[in-house]
Amino acid sequence: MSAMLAARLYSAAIPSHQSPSPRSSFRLRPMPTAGSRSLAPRAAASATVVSTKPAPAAAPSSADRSVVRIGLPSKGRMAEQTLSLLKSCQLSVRQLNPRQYTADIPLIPNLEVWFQRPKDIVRKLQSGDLDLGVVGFDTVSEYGQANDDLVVVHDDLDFGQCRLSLAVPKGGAFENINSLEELVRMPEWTEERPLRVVTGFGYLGAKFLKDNGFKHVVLLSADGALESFPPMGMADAIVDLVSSGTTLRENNLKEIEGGVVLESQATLVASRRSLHKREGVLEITHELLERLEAHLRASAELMVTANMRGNSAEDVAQRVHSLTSICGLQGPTISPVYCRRDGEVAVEYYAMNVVVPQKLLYKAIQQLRSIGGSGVLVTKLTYIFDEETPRWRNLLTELGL
Ligand SMILES: Nc1ncnc2c1ncn2[C@@H]1O[C@H](COP(=O)(O)OP(=O)(O)OP(=O)(O)O)[C@@H](O)[C@H]1O
Ligand SMILES: O=P(O)(O)OC[C@H]1O[C@H](OP(=O)(O)OP(=O)(O)O)[C@H](O)[C@@H]1O
Ligand SMILES: [Mg+2]
Repeated sequence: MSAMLAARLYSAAIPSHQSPSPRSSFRLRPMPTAGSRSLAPRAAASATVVSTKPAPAAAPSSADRSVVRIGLPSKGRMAEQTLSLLKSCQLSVRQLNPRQYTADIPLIPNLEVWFQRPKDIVRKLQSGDLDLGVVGFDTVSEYGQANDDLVVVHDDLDFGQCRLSLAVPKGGAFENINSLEELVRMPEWTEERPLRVVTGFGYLGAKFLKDNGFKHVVLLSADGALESFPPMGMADAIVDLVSSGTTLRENNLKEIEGGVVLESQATLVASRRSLHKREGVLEITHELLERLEAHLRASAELMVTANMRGNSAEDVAQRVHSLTSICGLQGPTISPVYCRRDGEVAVEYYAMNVVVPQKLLYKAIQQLRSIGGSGVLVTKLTYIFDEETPRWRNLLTELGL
């Protein structure tokens, strides 16, 4: 092993407590997922840069500040998608100067935006310098290390989907190794020659290996290009993020059964202390949650409007209800279309509005036509607000409020 790697061993990183999986043992609890989510890619967006206002004054210390602070990723793939999601919720981020790390969201006056590296967002939530943050669940879990102060308010922001996974070379000694159990049982790993696993996730990686019974193992630390370590002979396995699997494939590595450490995507995280103590945090979190939930729900649906010939609204409703792809949120809204016929006002058509899942749209159009629908209009929805967001209720329960 090279001196560089030896110096970076996580000798004391293996936590002492034992549990079946990192996620289940965490005191850091994501709010339960409510409803299904769309995997549709979102359009890219960036912060609007304006120069009409002076930069905000130097930030006061965490104890005496009165503004609420949210940390957003300053770089990497999460940065653009976070801004894009907020923009879709009418919460455009206004950056006064692209070289500054602060910005604001005009629609929420008491909220200050701080652009930070994802791991620093988690650190600053814990130190009290930030109240809210958008980061991957992997980052919260790694740098939050089960800190009870971190509360995952929204665990399903529908971008940054990836998994933290263990991978080994496809060939050589690993040719017939296809599961974690087989890897643990390999006779090659001894005290003198342990399995060398390289990762940027020292906490989660160590815990995963310990929980899965690896005895003769060393964890090596590196920040990037981990997939190059096994082909270069510097490590036997890696624990890294995987999304499409291309990087693994290109480096002749494979995932194995039971090797997923954690599933991740972008989350909204808050400091429990801030939610309890800092004025305005709970209200802002509520507004963010409402907008995010309503928007994410709406992005999987489309509003369909069609004209239908019929004798009555009930007659039209009955025909619509016979269709499998059209059910609407509660049911279709049907209203009479008043036409002028020979100088008289008459109702021959009804306009029908119904919310249809995006993936069923074409089927819905075909079915609507088959029952006499015409003039079909399809519109995107910005929000679907329900009576109360389930995640808000869950958050209040979590906070004992
Ligand atoms: N390949 C991927 N596909 C999807 N999401 C990913 C992928 N890799 C990372 N992510 C998510 O994006 C987050 C940020 O990763 P990214 O690589 O953009 O920044 P970083 O790792 O902080 O920066 P850097 O890699 O430059 O040090 C990760 O914590 C993870 O949640
Ligand atoms: O499964 P894939 O779609 O191929 O994605 C996986 C790769 O993405 C991330 O790297 P990133 O692009 O962030 O580069 P980095 O090593 O510089 O962090 C991750 O560390 C993997 O290397
Ligand atoms: Mg990266």
